Amino acid sequence: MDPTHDPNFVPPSSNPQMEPPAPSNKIPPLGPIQPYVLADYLEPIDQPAPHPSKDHKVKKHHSKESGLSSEHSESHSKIPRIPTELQPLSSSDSENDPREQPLSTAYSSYSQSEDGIYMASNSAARELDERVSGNGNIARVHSFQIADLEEVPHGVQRQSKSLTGYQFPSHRLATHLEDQTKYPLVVVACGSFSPITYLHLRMFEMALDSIRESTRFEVVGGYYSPVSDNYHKQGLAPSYHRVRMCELACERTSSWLMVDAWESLQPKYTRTALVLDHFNEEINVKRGGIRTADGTYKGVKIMLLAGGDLIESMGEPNVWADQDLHHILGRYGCLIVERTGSDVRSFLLSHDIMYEHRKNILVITQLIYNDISSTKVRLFLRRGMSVQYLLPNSVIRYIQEHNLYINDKEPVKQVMSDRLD
Ligand SMILES: Nc1ncnc2c1ncn2[C@@H]1O[C@H](COP(=O)(O)OP(=O)(O)OP(=O)(O)O)[C@@H](O)[C@H]1O
Ligand SMILES: O=C(O)c1ccc[n+]([C@@H]2O[C@H](COP(=O)([O-])O)[C@@H](O)[C@H]2O)c1
Repeated sequence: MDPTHDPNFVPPSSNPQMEPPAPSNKIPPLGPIQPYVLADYLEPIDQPAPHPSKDHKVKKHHSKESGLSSEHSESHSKIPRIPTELQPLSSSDSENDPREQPLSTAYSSYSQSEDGIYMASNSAARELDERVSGNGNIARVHSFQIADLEEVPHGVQRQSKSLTGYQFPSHRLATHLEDQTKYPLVVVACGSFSPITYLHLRMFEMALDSIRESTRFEVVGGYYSPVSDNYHKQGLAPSYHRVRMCELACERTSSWLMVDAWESLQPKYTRTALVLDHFNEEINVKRGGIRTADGTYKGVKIMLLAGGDLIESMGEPNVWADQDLHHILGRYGCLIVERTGSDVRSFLLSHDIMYEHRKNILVITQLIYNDISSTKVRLFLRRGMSVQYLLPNSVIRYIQEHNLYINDKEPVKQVMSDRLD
């Protein structure tokens, strides 16, 4: 029988089951991400959106160290406070603290090579679906490169441009631990992100897969922490723009990633060890960790997500302080995404401090090699070349609207020899 003759037949357009799912603000479940489509592509890209409302009970907290106000969970006292100053690791300190569980105790299935280094591989690659259309007059970036049909699930959250108005972003931080047998984990990526690219976004997805596959951690949040302007690296756009681009990329392509502007707003360069301390302070000290099913709070492990090149810089003289490396690798831990041309495993073997903390380090194999580099993207923009499919459309549009990178004076020879060999 023709189904349309059925008395209970509901045409698809009026069937509520056929409506697109409501936007989520959660770490994606194991299935593929549902891309959000239909967008506000006629709106200016940098239009601020209201701060998403909070649905959990918070009160204002005043930090003595920073002099800043911030949100504070009332049940934080259940987790012992960890001082934010760099301190030598003491075994008694860390034995019972889930934040400091080495990965080895939290592995469910893992492969440990003969040399004791943990290797995880990603089991799946996720595709984000982008709809592209074009109109408008653009001088440098062609019109067909910038139209953006990515949906904004909650509006793009804008962070303060100054420390006085700073609030730690927690709108996508999970409110509770889903699997009570797991340890909560927040992943933090530090870097220039000038500009953020699809590689920087993929790094988190690769990490998520590896953590799920190989450890007993549950990822409860992911953050970019763009470095401040005092880093004085070639090609560094003003931090305000880099933070905005990261925000656009997160809000328009991800349902769980956030951007923390704290590091970028500091008047001086902040060492990565102290940036991780800041996350610990915000998540474990001020918020008391994360709620579990029985209402108690668990401390959250915080790990640095970095590419192989950044890790190798740890072996260069006078770049990182040994004390900081012990702090980062011992107290927090590191997720290393292999990078083309860098032999991470050999490096870990040869580096004494890395080797000492190898149980707190997880090497993530790139199954689909992605070597998009911000340096090359900047060069392409300067030469009027296409950068589409290297970074999100919303970021391309932002670059075009703010004329970023096109007048850069970064020496091309250096770019070529560093990256285009
Ligand atoms: N191709 C890559 N593979 C793995 N990790 C990467 C890759 N490119 C960048 N990363 C990592 O991303 C983080 C942020 O890096 P960064 O902002 O310096 O990107 P970049 O593309 O290397 O930038 P630039 O070209 O300006 O040096 C770092 O941890 C870096 O190691
Ligand atoms: O903390 C340190 O001593 C330290 C030394 C060198 C680099 N870093 C961080 O490593 C990141 C490097 O980023 P990039 O863009 O230079 O690859 C950036 O976030 C720096 O703050 C940190």
